Amino acid sequence: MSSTVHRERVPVGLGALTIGAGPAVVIGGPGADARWISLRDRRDGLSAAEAVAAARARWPGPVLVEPSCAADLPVIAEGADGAVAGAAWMRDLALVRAVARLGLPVILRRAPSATLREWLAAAEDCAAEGNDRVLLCESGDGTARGGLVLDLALMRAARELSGRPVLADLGAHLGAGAGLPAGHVAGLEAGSEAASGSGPEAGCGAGSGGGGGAPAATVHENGAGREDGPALAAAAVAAGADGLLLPPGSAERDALAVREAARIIGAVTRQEVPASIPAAREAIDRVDAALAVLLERRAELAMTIQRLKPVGGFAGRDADRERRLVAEMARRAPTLGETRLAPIMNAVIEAGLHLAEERRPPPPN
Ligand SMILES: O=C(O)C(=O)C[C@]1(C(=O)O)C=C[C@@H](O)C=C1
Repeated sequence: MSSTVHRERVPVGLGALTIGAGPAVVIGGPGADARWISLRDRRDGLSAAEAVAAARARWPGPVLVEPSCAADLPVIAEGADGAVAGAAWMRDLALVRAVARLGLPVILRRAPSATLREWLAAAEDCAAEGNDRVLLCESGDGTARGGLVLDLALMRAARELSGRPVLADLGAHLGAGAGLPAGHVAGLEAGSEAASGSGPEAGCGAGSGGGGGAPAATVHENGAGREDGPALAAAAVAAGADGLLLPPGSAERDALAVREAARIIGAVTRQEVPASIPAAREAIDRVDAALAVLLERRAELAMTIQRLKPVGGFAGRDADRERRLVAEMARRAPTLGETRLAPIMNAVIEAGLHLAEERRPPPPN
């Protein structure tokens, strides 16, 4: 199979957004880089065209749309920047091909328990329709106790082998936002499709009332819940995710925490080669965000050690320890080297010592 050969990385454009080069993007939820809606979840009784138009009217950026059935495809071709092929669709290659023929970027969600080979073959089917703009979205496998678990190793392998951008669907690890009781999670339509055996044609038509549709609230029995979002986002980005898919109804607090985790871990793990001054500045901003987190943590540790040392603060300075610490850092930062690192670390260490002296509790009298 051609997809088993390691391919060149092929970023995919989505409106003005590029996925697969640069930082990991967030699709869905407040403050996202792109938004998506599912036509399988039209509880408001809007027609497909009205739902897409409403999504467009609310947001100027890229909009992706998940069809509820093949009849929705013309509306998507007309009004969306990309199509989301639901996990159940992946099993129906005729439908996958029909989505590909729209000519829009396609997010291909992995069906629960689908193998890497099946997933990549579905992407190749899109390519065979003349549409190579395919993003692979890891949506998780069902667990024996309910809920879904993301296979990040599989996601990473898919990225390596296909060269295509990969996304991680965090739907099962975030609250749905709008009004779901605690203990429920959203975005598990892949699991519910699989469980009910309902195919992608089920529930087609305006106002289908979300029968089997996303986001179907499901009790998450394995204990994972909304607090997992940032940890899973960080793990996914570290594993190579080019983007994160969040439920459209994510709470702002959850979306913010996920974005921050992706930003910090991405600054450390993703190689970037920005081609313009604004892009380079944005990349520097991300690295500075990670630096700030580490500097804050270091300052706290430096204050702790000053409290513990028999002679803390400037009076207890240890030049030998400082030299060794700089030499150790130079191993990881060879471009800067010891000569340039030394004054940087001197400033960092002195900031910690000043802080420690300012915050030193007054001596007992
Ligand atoms: O390791 C110590 O003894 C510290 O006090 C910590 C620390 C630092 O911030 O890394 C600060 C001052 C010393 O001169 C050396 C190192």
